[in-house]
Amino acid sequence: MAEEVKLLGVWGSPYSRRVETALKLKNVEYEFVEEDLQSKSALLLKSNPVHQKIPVLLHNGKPLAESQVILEYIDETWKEGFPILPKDPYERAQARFWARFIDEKCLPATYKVLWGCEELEKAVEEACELLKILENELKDKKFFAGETVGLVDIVANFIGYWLRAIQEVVGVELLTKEKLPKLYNWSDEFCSVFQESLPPKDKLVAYIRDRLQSTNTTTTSS
Ligand SMILES: N[C@@H](CCC(=O)N[C@@H](CS)C(=O)NCC(=O)O)C(=O)O
Repeated sequence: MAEEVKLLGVWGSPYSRRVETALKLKNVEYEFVEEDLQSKSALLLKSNPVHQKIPVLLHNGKPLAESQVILEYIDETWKEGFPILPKDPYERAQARFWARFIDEKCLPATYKVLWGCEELEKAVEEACELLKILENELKDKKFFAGETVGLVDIVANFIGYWLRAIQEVVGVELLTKEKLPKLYNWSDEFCSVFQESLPPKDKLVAYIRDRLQSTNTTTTSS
């Protein structure tokens, strides 16, 4: 019986792009279903009743939620394909540690800077400090996983692609060659490897401009 792999996602979401990247690395064919987050589908609500968020992966009808959980599931299910997590248990635990560090620390600090906050200077400093810690983990490697990409590289996709596009639009400087040279170079490598599974830059920039404009309009009219 042919496998059915369906992804509920949003084109501009780094979280659903993580899942697409992993499926592509494993050469798994899938159907992408674009969700409207303003009017979530019954399938999304039924498949992820706890968080009601994308991405949701449906494998032969069975739903999975939370991008990092999905990435591990993909790695374990399509074992023969490109390895996403290291084989060695210690290295695997380390990869999970850094992936969690990105979601729990780096992204909230970065979002705070990009989507506006009162003490911007302090927020930029805090986000840079966290990104510096992440940068140190790169050591002299090309990717977080070594010569090829792995879990941490996929999870860091927002930092590798979205961050540079958004900071330009918003007019703040977080990830620059001067401040974080290794992370900046990594983001170049990241973009060249993952080009196919990243949203088009023009479309992304237009979307961010719209989003900023509507946030500003809501703030000034309230
Ligand atoms: N921790 C989740 C985060 C997913 C997430 O934040 N998804 C957003 C879109 S980028 C969402 O579905 N938001 C809808 C909502 O919050 O109602 C993951 O890693 O999958």
